[in-house]
Amino acid sequence: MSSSRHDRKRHNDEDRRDSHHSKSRDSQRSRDERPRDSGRDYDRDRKDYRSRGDYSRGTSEKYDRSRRSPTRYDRNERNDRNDRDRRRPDDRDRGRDDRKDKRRDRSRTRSPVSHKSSSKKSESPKHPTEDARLFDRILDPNYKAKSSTVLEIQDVEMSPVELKEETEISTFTFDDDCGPARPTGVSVPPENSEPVSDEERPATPTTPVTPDNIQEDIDGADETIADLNETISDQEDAEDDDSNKYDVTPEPEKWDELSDEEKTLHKQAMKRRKKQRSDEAISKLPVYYPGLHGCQHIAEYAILNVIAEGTYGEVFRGKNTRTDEIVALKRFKMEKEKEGFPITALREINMLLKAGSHENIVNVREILLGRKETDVYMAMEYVEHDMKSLIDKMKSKNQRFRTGQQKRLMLQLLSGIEHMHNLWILHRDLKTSNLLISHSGVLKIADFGLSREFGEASNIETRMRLTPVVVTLWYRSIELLLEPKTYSTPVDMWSVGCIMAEFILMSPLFRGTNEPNQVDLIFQMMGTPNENAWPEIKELRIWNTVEFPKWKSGGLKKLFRGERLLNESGFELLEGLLSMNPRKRLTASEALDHKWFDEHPVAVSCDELPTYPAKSELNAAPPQQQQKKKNRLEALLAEEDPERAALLRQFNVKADQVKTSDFQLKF
Ligand SMILES: Nc1ncnc2c1ncn2[C@@H]1O[C@H](COP(=O)(O)OP(=O)(O)OP(=O)(O)O)[C@@H](O)[C@H]1O
Repeated sequence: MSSSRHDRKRHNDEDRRDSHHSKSRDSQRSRDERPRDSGRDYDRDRKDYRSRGDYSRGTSEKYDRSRRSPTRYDRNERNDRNDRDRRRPDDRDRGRDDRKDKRRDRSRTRSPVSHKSSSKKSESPKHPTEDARLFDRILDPNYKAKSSTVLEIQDVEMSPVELKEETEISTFTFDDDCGPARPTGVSVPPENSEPVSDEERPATPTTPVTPDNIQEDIDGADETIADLNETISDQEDAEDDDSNKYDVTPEPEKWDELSDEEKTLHKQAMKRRKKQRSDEAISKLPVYYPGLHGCQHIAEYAILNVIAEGTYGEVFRGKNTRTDEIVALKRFKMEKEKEGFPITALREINMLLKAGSHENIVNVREILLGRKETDVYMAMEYVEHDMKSLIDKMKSKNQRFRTGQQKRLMLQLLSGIEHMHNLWILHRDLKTSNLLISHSGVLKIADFGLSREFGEASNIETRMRLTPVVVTLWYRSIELLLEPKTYSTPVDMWSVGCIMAEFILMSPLFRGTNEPNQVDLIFQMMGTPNENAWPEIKELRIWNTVEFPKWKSGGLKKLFRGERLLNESGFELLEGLLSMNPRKRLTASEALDHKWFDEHPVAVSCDELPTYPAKSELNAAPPQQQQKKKNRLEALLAEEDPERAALLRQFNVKADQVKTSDFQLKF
């Protein structure tokens, strides 16, 4: 097929699927996209392919039958990738300096992946009850109703990471694992400095001042003064050091004599000082320790708008009334829970608290309680876009990521995954809609609702309880589709391969309509695997009972090399991530070291990644307008009572949060 014909066909297919998929930002998200619904999907899917008369019908029916007649397992369980994880190619170009540093850092952290290499291979015991349970799941028409409970029970596992001692937790401070994060840019006092007594600590505005009575009638305020209003007492700031002339803001009458460049430099200096003052004021607020005082109330946040409604919760955009920080608030759905707090929510909170300190993983700020005891919210850092929406937006404008942009996205994704896997966390639901990206181009992995910790390979008993029904269908690895007894980090790496292909194609690589169809699509593209190249495939239930047609490999190469979408080394990386044999699949660390990242064009900086106005921010007031209004109010306040204005700034209380007529600070 010629490339243009190929393109057309591909795009037609994509469009059909896209129209089906376009409601994906909310609760109407395609059912095929939801691993959690797979019980229901599976029933529906079986109907679908029974009605089809093509080749895949034969395969699908066999596939289906195989699920009804599970064979018993008594082979070795060896899902660990011990030997391969240890090896590092000697001849690899070691890359740029910063990546070398990263490798050094990584080698200091003991990776569970390399850790696994010391584990002994063990014989797997027989598990008739496991099989029976799976058998029940397939045959029971009411399984969906019970599935969540069943899956949760299957999934319970002890953490391989030690918990902290209670005594350690009682002494935490800023930046401890369990303490609040120090605002950036605030200097840490030397260890031997005198502690600040309660009397010396500046008073905190206990009641957030509401913007009820904002004085609107201020249009006559002098614009020049308004532009300068942020500079009040800047002179005081600069008294100690007059070496830099931008440390002192000129008098209003001298302002007009300045050149445009000087004005810009002055404004930048003002901004810096303002940020510093704000950070200092926030750092002086009494620290709130959830461990000691319990969770805060949701009333501490003003809800700005709804961002999305997912399977397990609604997500809002909110503002912390103490610090003005904009956050995403995820409200966990508890309505259907009969057995207390949902385990998926507990897992998500637990995993994010563990892993969220990494730049490429969404960071949790705190857990909040709502009005009812069943209202539980998680406050996370707010990230403006998700990758799926960004890709859709770009696609609608006929745009693609440049190679340097693809590399930056992949480096960030792999770096977050490497961190997670080093902490023994499997994500199990990686897909573009669960990757967030900020206005400044920082990619963050989100939605840890299906994540869980995994154990060492030696602990086969525990690992066997992992449910195979995880990961959204299009991103689900081939071993998961063929029903393994146990699996590990390679399932996430397969999803990473699918995501890399999506960054290049601007649409998902394998768009199966059901599980058998997904397997068909993968085999057609990658070639049907054989037992020489992947000996352990014999241990997968579906492989043992279905006779798959023998597809030749080469489809992936034809698509990416034939169409020149990737160069040779880029294709090598993609192929390594999509290796059929999970033992041969690249780990996150190996992928990060791949030579593709060292070749020209190198990864662009984050701020060179594309951004669009986020849907989630659309009903926020335009920032410029807000800023002007605030400037005028601050100018008025400063004129009326400079002392109070200075205090206001110290406590980061914005002028538009106070009543200008009867403003009182509490001491
Ligand atoms: N920190 C955040 N900042 C901004 N938006 C976010 C954030 N976290 C989540 N969202 C938005 O909310 C949507 C749903 O969030 P999330 O995926 O965590 O919920 P879920 O109930 O697990 O959804 P799903 O149905 O995809 O499993 C995301 O696709 C994203 O658009």
